[in-house]
Amino acid sequence: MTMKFRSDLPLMQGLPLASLPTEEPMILASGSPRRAQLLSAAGYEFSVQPASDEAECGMCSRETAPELVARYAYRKAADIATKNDCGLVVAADTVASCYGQILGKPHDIEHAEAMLRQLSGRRHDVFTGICVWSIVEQRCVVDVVRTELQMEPLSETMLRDYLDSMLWEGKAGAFGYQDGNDWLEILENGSESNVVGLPMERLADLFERFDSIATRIAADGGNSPLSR
Ligand SMILES: Cc1cn([C@H]2C[C@H](O)[C@@H](COP(=O)(O)OP(=O)(O)OP(=O)(O)O)O2)c(=O)[nH]c1=O
Repeated sequence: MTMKFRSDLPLMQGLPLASLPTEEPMILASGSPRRAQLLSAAGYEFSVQPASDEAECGMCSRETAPELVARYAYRKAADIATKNDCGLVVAADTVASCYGQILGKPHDIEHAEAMLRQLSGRRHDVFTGICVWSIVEQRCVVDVVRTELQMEPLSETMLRDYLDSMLWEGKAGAFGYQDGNDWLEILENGSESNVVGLPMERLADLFERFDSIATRIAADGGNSPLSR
């Protein structure tokens, strides 16, 4: 199986580009190559500073998928904000969710197999939390985008081929929508970029409305304020 996430993929075409809401240079607080590719394809200029692993910790049993991704996106942005004097920080977190169960990145191939068997033939959601944080203004906005998908029933051959390809590594729900499989369908005009890790339409919208919707960051840093 070949890696098909290239800049000429349809999902990388025609991505919206908005003006930055502050004069600060954009910092992508993520080590995800997908997020960097999406921002580059849209035409943004930015530097990359992945947040530390500790930003993604402390899973609360009563937390829903949208609450979790909002909190993690906020924590990733906060981590980078504390390490810089200036910058418009963009951070995100993505999970899949199936019948209330949250599926993050698989730990190993057995974990990936269990996730794919759970998703096989089912409707499920991908949620991405996004945080835009101005270090100079000490204001931020947090939002969550949901995209519904349908996975066709996977045969044993399809499952084994995909597991052997290792393309599931580092991807929430153990699948990559961008990997060129035809067994995943996005429903209701959902956002492809959201599934791949950064909802570009919503990011542009948040940039455009940042001035009116961004909230002041609490002195103690607070925790996951969903801005709308
Ligand atoms: C559902 C899905 C997720 N993904 C990816 C997007 C994210 O990179 C990853 C989810 O993990 P995240 O924890 O959101 O991000 P990350 O660990 O890759 O990077 P960082 O924490 O530094 O920001 O899954 C795909 O590439 N394709 C898909 O179809």
